[in-house]
Amino acid sequence: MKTIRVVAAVIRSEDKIFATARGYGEFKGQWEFPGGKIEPGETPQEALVREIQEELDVKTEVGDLIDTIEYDYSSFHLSMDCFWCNVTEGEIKLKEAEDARWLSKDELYSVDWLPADMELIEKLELFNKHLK
Ligand SMILES: Nc1nc2c([nH]c(=O)n2[C@H]2C[C@H](O)[C@@H](COP(=O)(O)OP(=O)(O)OP(=O)(O)O)O2)c(=O)[nH]1
Ligand SMILES: [Mg+2]
Repeated sequence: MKTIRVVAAVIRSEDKIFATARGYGEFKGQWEFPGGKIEPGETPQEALVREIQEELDVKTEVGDLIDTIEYDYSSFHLSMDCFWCNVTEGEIKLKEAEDARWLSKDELYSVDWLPADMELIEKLELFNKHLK
């Protein structure tokens, strides 16, 4: 099966994290962390800065790697590096997503996540120092 290498940003502001609903394609309407495919020659961090600029129109600072999620979809294997991120410049505008929410720890399960993200959500719950 082919592997798709993706980067995703868990953008934090105070005690909330930012989630978006996909605006197109096979998983339209399901929730994810903004990001996308790593292009040849890019580091994961470079890919993430580019993707967030494209999808949300803001500049970001990429922090620590939270986890790398490995997940088998029916037609590909997903390998997704998930990083903490902060917005450093600009106001978020949704260029591709159909919806977005800032979620508190208690709201983490209130949206319909893509299946690969469930493992990450469980991990995020453990980060009490970040999500009060
Ligand atoms: N960005 C992102 N993709 C995710 C998450 N969870 C998950 O299963 N995926 C899957 C959905 C897609 O099949 C793939 C990422 O593709 P993408 O559509 O974001 O890639 P991209 O931004 O480069 O967009 P495109 O140009 O390929 O349309 O990873 C997630 O939390 N964030
Ligand atoms: Mg994307």
